[in-house]
Amino acid sequence: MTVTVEREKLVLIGNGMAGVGTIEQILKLGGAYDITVFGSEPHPNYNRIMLSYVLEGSKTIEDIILNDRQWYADHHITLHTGTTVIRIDEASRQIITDNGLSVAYDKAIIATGSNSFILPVPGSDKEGVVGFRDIADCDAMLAAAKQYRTAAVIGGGLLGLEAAKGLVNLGMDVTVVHLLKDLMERQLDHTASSMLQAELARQGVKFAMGKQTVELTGDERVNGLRFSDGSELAADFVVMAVGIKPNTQLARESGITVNRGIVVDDYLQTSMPDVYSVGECTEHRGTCYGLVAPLFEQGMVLAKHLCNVPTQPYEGSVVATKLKISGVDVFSAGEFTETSEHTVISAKDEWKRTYKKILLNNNIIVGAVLFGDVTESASLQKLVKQGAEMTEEIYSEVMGTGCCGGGAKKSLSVETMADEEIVCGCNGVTKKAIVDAVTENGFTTVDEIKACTGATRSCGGCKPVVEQILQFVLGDSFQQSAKQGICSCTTLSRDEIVAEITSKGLKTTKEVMNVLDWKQAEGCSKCRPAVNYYLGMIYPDTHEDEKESRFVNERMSANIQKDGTFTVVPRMYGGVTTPEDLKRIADVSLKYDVKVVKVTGGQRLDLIGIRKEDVPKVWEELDMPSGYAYAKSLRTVKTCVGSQFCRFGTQDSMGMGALLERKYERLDFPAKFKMAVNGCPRNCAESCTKDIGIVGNDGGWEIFIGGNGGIKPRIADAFCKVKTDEELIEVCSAVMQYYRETGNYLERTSEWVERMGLEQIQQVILENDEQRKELAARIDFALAQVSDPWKKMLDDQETRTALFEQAKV
Ligand SMILES: Cc1cc2nc3c(=O)[nH]c(=O)nc-3n(C[C@H](O)[C@H](O)[C@H](O)COP(=O)(O)OP(=O)(O)OC[C@H]3O[C@@H](n4cnc5c(N)ncnc54)[C@H](O)[C@@H]3O)c2cc1C
Ligand SMILES: NC(=O)c1ccc[n+]([C@@H]2O[C@H](COP(=O)([O-])OP(=O)(O)OC[C@H]3O[C@@H](n4cnc5c(N)ncnc54)[C@H](O)[C@@H]3O)[C@@H](O)[C@H]2O)c1
Ligand code: SF4
Ligand code: FES
Repeated sequence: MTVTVEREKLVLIGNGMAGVGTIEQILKLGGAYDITVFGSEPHPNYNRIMLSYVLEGSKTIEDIILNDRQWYADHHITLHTGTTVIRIDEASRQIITDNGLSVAYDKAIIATGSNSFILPVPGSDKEGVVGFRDIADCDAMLAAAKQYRTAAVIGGGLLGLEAAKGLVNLGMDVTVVHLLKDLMERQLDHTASSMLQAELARQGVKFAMGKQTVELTGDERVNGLRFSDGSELAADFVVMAVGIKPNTQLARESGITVNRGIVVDDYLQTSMPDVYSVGECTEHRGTCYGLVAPLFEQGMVLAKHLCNVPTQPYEGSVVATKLKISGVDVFSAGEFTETSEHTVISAKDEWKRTYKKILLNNNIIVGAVLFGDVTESASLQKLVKQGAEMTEEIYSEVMGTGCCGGGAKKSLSVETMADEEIVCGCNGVTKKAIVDAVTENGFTTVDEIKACTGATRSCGGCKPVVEQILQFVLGDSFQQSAKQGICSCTTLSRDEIVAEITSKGLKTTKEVMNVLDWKQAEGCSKCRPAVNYYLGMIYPDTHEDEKESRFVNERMSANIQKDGTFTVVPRMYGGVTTPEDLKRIADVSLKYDVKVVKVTGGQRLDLIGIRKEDVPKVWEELDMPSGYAYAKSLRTVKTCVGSQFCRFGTQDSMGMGALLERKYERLDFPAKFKMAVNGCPRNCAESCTKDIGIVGNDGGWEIFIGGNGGIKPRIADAFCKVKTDEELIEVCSAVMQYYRETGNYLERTSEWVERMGLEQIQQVILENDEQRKELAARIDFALAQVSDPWKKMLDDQETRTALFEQAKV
């Protein structure tokens, strides 16, 4: 005898993150339902959050699909995409759709989300005006960026700023039009807002602040905006990001109680029996949420309720936000505007461009704002959510004042987290689920945890905590399973980083670290200068050098000595000077009490022992180019006397040395770079220990590469012989650029030649004329962008004062 058990019919209306998240929970709990899902969009469930990354170019639509059609089939779920439900008929218990379907339900969930709020101003229905809500909007933005130049994004909230940065990345000229004086005024205080605006401006976003749009101008297509103060802004594409409106039409038309959203009780029950609501369309205790974490919390309660699993009621959520713009770290949780009731803890670092503020009410942590460094975001979010009391221990942890870290860390560490504590707010994943994935399934990487539990698959904000849990459970084997990267902040190699920067169009170190999932948001002293170098090498014309990422000598364009004084080394091209220059050096040395004037191994003069505050004045009065003695770039070109005076000389080594030094000075290399030019094979200027050594020979030149006289001496390899000065310069250019493009940061040519192999370098440069010329052209382009740092510094009173008259280094 066959017994068929009639399963209850559950219908989900709205195929978005909140609704499908609830279904996933029901499946996990073993809920016995026949499930049908209706969605207006033609796609299966996708990660709406990630649309910002699709626009930014770091993800594709395929990457953001959360549940493909096979998933629905595998779970026996009937899916109707491109189908809008128009009514729930309570009397007949039928769900009615716009294409004439009528499906019976025992239980129904409304998860219809929100719609973009479109400003009701004349012209808002013109062609070229979109919201930013779904894949269709995202496609429209990607298409517009190919065809049009100028865009306006109305609204300086989370969505508007993410849209604006995405459009800038697509090459558009973008202005954010914001109603108020502060961006993200719903999440940030004035200080964080202004730091955010400055950072985004640095990244190419323009702003029109305090502007109320009263009309969108143009004929059929929009061509601009008119503001209430009479001013106008040209724009051939407009994105409205001024907030969202809960999508309540279906509920309203079905007779369900609706306020701003669909009103529910603490078990997500609407006013209609057996009809529930989760997600952005829902209003719970007067609040409609617009972030995923609360929606998943609602979904968890509803899933348990529908599966008859005992559950606490849903009592509302504490929200935290993180702006998803590569290289712009902003976090906000709970309260952020101080009143007389708050105790405020804050720290602002203008040099590092970071800001941290924590608000206490009766010593309870009620809110936090972070800018620039969001390392503590997960801890602070947890503390705000728990309503934790501030203690010395927590203070030293979150404000980074603990002397030895260990003790303070414990209070917030994953060790002390309860099993049921949610680690990934976006996907409702608990600590226990992650620990089980490691201990029961043997998973060891974040990617495996993501595939198994869903943690980290949405905003990614929980990744550091997931990693901490992996580390906690796996101990040393976590480290072992991790691939070695350029430093402990990443598992990516130099080549992988350079490839990612190029393919994803990443522009700043922060952006690189953010998009490439650095373990430490701020990086470390190893990777920051390296990434800054790679960015400058890849984008010689547009990369804005990040001084803060450089080592101290490079930051200050001066060499600090062990007694705190500085040295000044002016250029002497090819080791040649003049009586006039020598006289000026002598005068300045006397005036500023220079302790020692040293003739260096690179044939120039080193003025040692200059007081910090005198350094700019010394440069000003010397009026000579900087010798870059502090930089990873061309230091000196040592020369012998050569054919101008030496009776053995066959080539003008002094002339060629000076020419080469002038040509290649100031450009960044992976490491310092030294050259020598000799007039004949007697080699008085010691070419064999230089990165490039040149020897006059047989009426032409012989070139040697990869020599080093330092800690690990290496005799340079004979590279090739050339006949003319032009050929010499072309080969030198190509070698240098090839080294710049393939060298690891801090790798001298002696190591580079060993690693790459001499033959490989010869093959690239000598056997392929076109390739050699292209390399030479690329270094010429890069050289055209450089300028003397001291010339700039002397004209920039603010930097000069900050670096030499006030700042600690
Ligand atoms: C670009 C962007 C970036 C974001 N970034 C973040 C972030 O970083 N962090 C964060 O927490 N949140 C973020 N959000 C917000 C987050 O995506 C939403 O809170 C979440 O997706 C809402 O889920 P939902 O299921 O309630 O609604 P939705 O995702 O809107 O899903 C509702 C679905 O129901 C469908 N539907 C509507 N009416 C009907 C009907 N009558 N019949 C059938 N189907 C219907 C809709 O077409 C839609 O597909 C972002 C939003 C956007 C647009
Ligand atoms: N990273 C994230 O967490 C993230 C990213 C994108 C979107 N979202 C969510 O998506 C939803 C929509 O985002 P949003 O930024 O549109 O909503 P929002 O309500 O957070 O911000 C809208 C902004 O537009 C401004 N504004 C309102 N009227 C305006 C006008 N006439 N002219 C100029 N500015 C005006 C407001 O002052 C406000 O700052 C929100 O729920 C948000 O939380 C979150
Ligand atoms: S290398 Fe030759 S040309 Fe140069 S100084 Fe020595 S002997 Fe003279
Ligand atoms: S908290 Fe957003 S993905 Fe985990």
